[in-house]
Amino acid sequence: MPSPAELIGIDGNPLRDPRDKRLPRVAGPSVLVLFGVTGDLSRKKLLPAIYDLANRGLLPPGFSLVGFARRDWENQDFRQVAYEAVKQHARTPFREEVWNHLSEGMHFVPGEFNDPGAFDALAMAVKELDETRGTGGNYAFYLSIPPKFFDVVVEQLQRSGLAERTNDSWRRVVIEKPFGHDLKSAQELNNVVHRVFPEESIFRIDHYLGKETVQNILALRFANTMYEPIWNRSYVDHVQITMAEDIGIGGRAGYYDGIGAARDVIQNHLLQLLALTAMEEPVDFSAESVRAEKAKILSSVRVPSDLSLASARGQYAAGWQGGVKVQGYLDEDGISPDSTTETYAAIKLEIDNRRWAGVPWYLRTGKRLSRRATEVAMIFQRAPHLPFEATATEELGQNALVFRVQPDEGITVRFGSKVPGPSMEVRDVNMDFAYGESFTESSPEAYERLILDVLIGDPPLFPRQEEVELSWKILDPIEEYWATIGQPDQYKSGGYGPKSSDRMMKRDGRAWRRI
Ligand SMILES: NC(=O)C1=CN([C@@H]2O[C@H](COP(=O)(O)OP(=O)(O)OC[C@H]3O[C@@H](n4cnc5c(N)ncnc54)[C@H](OP(=O)(O)O)[C@@H]3O)[C@@H](O)[C@H]2O)C=CC1
Ligand SMILES: O=C1O[C@H](COP(=O)(O)O)[C@@H](O)[C@H](O)[C@H]1O
Repeated sequence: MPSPAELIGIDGNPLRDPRDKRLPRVAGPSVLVLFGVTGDLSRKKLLPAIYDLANRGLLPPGFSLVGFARRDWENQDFRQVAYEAVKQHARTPFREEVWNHLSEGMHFVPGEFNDPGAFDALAMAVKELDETRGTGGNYAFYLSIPPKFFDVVVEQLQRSGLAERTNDSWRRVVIEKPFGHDLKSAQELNNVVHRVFPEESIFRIDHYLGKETVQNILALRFANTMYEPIWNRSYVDHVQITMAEDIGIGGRAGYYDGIGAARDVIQNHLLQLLALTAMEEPVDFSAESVRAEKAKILSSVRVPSDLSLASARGQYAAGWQGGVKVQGYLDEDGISPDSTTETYAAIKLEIDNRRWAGVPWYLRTGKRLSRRATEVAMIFQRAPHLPFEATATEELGQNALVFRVQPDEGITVRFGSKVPGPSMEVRDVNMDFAYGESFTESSPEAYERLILDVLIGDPPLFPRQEEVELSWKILDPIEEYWATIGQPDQYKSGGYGPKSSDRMMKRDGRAWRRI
């Protein structure tokens, strides 16, 4: 028999045996306070994800959502905006009864982050929910706000007493990315957050870790035997990690300008993808073990000394996207005409350990590229000898194993195959695994998974501070170098990125995969 302490495992519910994996993971009584509820992320992702969780029966009956932003809104206005967001962006079908139940627990507190009075009002609102909806004093504070306010809001939570937990309740804080602007500011922010919340209550979010296909990197590597023997410098020629977007910055000029592509997604999403692909097998799937292996890899990453050869950056110019003429970055609303912020970044990294020594890892990301595609591609070395006539293998590329993170989720293996016919001609073919063909369950959105993990208190999919700092240590010298070269190279919207990025690959005798 498990001990009583073991039984209070999942969701703090003593009636559930944590060993019974067949039971769905369901959140316990709680309030989610969403700061920045009127913002882009909340509207497109967070509110729909909360609805999807409710629709899947993963939220408790008294679950309450409190929105906080500067609008002069009543609860009804908030519910209406949330309704539209859900209708437009939710993954699961709209069900009136689910929505009605969820929206009864939705409240809005208007306020400015610098106003202590607004946080006092918030404290009163959540206490009232404890009384009226049985939320048990369990609060998760989600900071979906401009990063410059992370510390301000955390300090307000302390001052207002909202961060203070009692013995039988919990308080958690979710901090969006980027966590800091560089190593120093990330450490300063961490000090502020740590003065208020203990480490186990801090959830630094990187939504890529909530994606099914990203978690599948670990499943493919560690649940199978056939890949491990070739997962190293003896077989892998190089690795390409691509996050291409077809969208521009939209209405996010205030956030994006001065941050740029590398801070926006390389420091977090792309380096996390690198860590998951390169790391050693963790002892188990606990937060501690997974995070420790990722940190080990990130601390082995080496930035090449000559960044003029090993990096490229670009800024989108006007062009055509999906048949529509679009303007360049410098003409976007809210962008200064002489901004040097990059909307495309590519870097080459190396990993100094026995498994990966000498294997280059190329990372690239960009906005307004020809299409949306995120993938991790392991490109294997060429066969040491081909016993065919040279003409038979003219079209043969290198073997590749590609994790298609999005939008067409799956895994592709590319290899050479004989072309049917009388001669021995060998050509590349693809063998595909597609989620839709193999599973009946559809993939939850990343934020569904991560919000549920926060409410349950399950941290493995959240990077810890060490990973955040190690990632900044990788990026800081690159940003410093880029600061000395001024204007990024222009590239046409709807294209493949700046020529300098292709030249970076060409110098190494390689080419980017077509997106
Ligand atoms: N948008 C995206 O695709 C992604 C965003 N993120 C991260 O999520 C966070 C939010 O991004 P996003 O939604 O795009 O940002 P937005 O600029 O769209 O939203 C910011 C929110 O913060 C509120 N806000 C701003 N200043 C104040 C203030 N002084 N007092 C009170 N409320 C304020 C705004 O409310 P109002 O103006 O109504 O008062 C708004 O609700 C950022 O950290 C970003 O890096 C992460 C991944 C993707
Ligand atoms: O974190 C961010 O991610 C989005 C892209 O997210 P995805 O899940 O659609 O790949 C990106 O547009 C945004 O600039 C960035 O902040």
